Amino acid sequence: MTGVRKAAIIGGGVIGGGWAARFALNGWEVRVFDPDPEAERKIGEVLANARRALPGLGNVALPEEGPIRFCDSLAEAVEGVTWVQESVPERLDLKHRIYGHLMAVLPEGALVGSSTSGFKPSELQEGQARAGAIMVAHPFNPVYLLPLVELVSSGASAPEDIVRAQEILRDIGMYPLHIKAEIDAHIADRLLEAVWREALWLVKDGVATTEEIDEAIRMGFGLRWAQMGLFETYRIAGGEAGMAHFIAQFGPCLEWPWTKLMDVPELTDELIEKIAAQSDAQSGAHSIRELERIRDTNLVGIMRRLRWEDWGAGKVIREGDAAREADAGLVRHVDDVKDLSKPVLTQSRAVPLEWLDYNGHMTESRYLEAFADATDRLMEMIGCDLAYIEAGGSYFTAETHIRHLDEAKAGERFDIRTQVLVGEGKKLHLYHEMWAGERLCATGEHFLLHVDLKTRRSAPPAPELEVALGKLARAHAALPRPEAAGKVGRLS
Ligand SMILES: NC(=O)C1=CN([C@@H]2O[C@H](COP(=O)(O)OP(=O)(O)OC[C@H]3O[C@@H](n4cnc5c(N)ncnc54)[C@H](O)[C@@H]3O)[C@@H](O)[C@H]2O)C=CC1
Ligand SMILES: C[N+](C)(C)CC(=O)CC(=O)[O-]
Repeated sequence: MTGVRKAAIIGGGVIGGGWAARFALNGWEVRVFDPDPEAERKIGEVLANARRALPGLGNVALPEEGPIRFCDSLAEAVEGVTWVQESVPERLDLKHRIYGHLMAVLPEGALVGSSTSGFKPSELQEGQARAGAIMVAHPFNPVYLLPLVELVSSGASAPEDIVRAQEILRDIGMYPLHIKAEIDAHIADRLLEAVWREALWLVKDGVATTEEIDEAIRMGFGLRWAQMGLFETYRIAGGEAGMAHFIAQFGPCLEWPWTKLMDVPELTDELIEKIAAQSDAQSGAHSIRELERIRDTNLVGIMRRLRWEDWGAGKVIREGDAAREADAGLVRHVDDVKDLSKPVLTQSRAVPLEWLDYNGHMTESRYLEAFADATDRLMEMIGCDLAYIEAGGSYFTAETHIRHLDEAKAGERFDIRTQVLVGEGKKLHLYHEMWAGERLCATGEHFLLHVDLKTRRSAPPAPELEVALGKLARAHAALPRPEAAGKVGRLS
């Protein structure tokens, strides 16, 4: 994205704090306006959780974190920004009042996204100067991890502004789903409201506790929804005959009294106390921040698996990785390496949450994963890419020696630089160094053999691969041989 990367967050509560973290961790300069004297502390805590979870979500480092400044006035907060995210409480009169002040100081060309869960953009725009600048940008908690943002526009917004809004939201790793029809609660909250109503009835009627309802979701259909949604899941449930058969079988149930959807349980004090007491019994052993960390760890695990599969939310993470590669200094071919006289950058990323162990640092098996990814990148750089492998040539690793020299923590950025010790004929001998800033955390020495995938035996590489590898190997031959190369180290 080109242009100024500076955003104002108006209202820094649960959602505004998540937005502040997402913008800052994606390199944006952030200004926050919130009269709550506790806002800075609260955002600091959200930011700490976000720093632990977000940087390691993808496989390519995020840009350097942008600064967050807390401002005393709306005017100060929006000075020079291109995006304003309003996240004040869900009251139309309050949002209107804020827009009234905002429009007087909003920089030319800046856009305003509202986090509103339910108001339509034309309701937000009523009576506002520059109404078209206001759109709904409805996120999902935790805003710093979940990609969906429902971007709802009214006819008042210029098409080019809608495109610009999408570009900005993509720049911070989000998936802007543009909804052209204005309805109360957009798409997702309309669906969530249906489930929420049913759950309230189930508790009120004494059918189930809050915990039993959560088990009914997280042990079953919740897991399906995370990766296939509703329609794709039910298509499979129709068996080989697919969706039409599913509807033929379950369509009649729609006439049966399966749902209480149109009735709303009255939120009496008694019902609220019942729900709150059950929720305390279910989850009260953990603080909210602890629950957030448990949630984030689980989400990162699920989303990184989806990234591996290039599926659903994982596709968005992959696209973000691809967009950041060049800025992180990563290249895909040896011809694009600027300086061949140094070990080449083969990884630039952060420690994912799922890589931690009981000692609170990156676990040993993940060092092999990180170095294996570095080897894969180097193979790709010399032309051993997927097309080459499909054509029948590849490398097999024959020997590995890893040294663990320093700790790496959740969310911590690291780079791997790779030196080719031998790159000749069938032989590929690599030496990786993993650096977290100035600290050398680990080294990995790997010996690989080029193979013919049909015979599964070692064989010489294709000539063009040999040329690319030779270029790197000749340049690295001038580098000093790493002291630890070829040694057993502390065991000896
Ligand atoms: N909590 C949730 O799960 C979600 C909420 N939303 C939406 O996000 C918006 C904010 O909700 P939450 O963050 O949950 O509320 P919240 O109550 O946690 O935060 C609201 C913040 O706005 C601040 N505020 C109040 N008046 C202000 C003013 N005049 N100027 C600047 N700041 C002011 C408050 O001090 C508070 O920090 C709402 O529109 C809500 O519908 C959207 C997605 C999910
Ligand atoms: C409960 N809620 C309506 C505020 C929920 C949302 O708007 C989105 C979410 O994060 O679930």
